[in-house]
Amino acid sequence: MTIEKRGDAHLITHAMAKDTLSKIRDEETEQVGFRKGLVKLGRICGYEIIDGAMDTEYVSIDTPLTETTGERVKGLDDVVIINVLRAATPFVEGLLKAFPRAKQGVISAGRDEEAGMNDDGEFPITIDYVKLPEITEEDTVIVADPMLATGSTMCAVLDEVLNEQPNPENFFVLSAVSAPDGLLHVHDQFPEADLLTVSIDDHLNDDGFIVPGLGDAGDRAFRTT
Ligand SMILES: O=P(O)(O)OC[C@H]1O[C@H](OP(=O)(O)OP(=O)(O)O)[C@H](O)[C@@H]1O
Ligand SMILES: O=c1cc[nH]c(=O)[nH]1
Ligand SMILES: [Mg+2]
Repeated sequence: MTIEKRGDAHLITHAMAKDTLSKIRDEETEQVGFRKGLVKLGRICGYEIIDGAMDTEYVSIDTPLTETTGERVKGLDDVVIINVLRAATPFVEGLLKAFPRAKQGVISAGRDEEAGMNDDGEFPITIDYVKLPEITEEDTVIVADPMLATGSTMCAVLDEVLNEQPNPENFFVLSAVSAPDGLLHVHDQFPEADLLTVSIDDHLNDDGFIVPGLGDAGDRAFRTT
């Protein structure tokens, strides 16, 4: 397993996750390469979640030649993936390669970057659209957003996700790049969430961007400015 505890979070340290993240950090990686990198990263993270958090069971199989015993992952039908629009869309596409039968939720959330960060290091968040499946206690829930900066977006999203729904068995907040302040913020407000990330970067700049980071993930994936 290539998941390591780091403070209040867990790091996904798979070599291909690091390789892929390094590719998309590079400002020379253009839109298509950037989007493909997020898809690949989502797939790797999905397999790491399966390896680290899900059980397997022995099953009897008839191959074309003989009967044998195989091993299958349990609970793949009890997975919920929440896509935080918009930057999470390619990341979720990758997660769905690991969890093709997941129930899916969508939440559109955006930071008000004109308003800027307040003195507590938070952004005002606008939530425009919420469509969530029912969550049960047996579910493995993955709330995916490649960037966790101040954590303001994630806290607003988790308020929606957990609103009157039971706490699921496994509850992951999955990001590609996180800032230390954002992880602290989400952990303080939602200690029940397991914070999974590929990198904990250095700091946030005055505009609330992660440094070294990878820039604006939504703009790079969708070719907007
Ligand atoms: O932790 P925070 O400080 O809240 O920042 C992280 C959020 O910022 C980005 O979204 P953005 O608001 O740029 O929307 P977009 O995905 O549509 O670009 C990113 O995808 C996160 O959702
Ligand atoms: O560095 C950051 C911070 C928020 N959103 C991004 O896309 N990048
Ligand atoms: Mg953006």
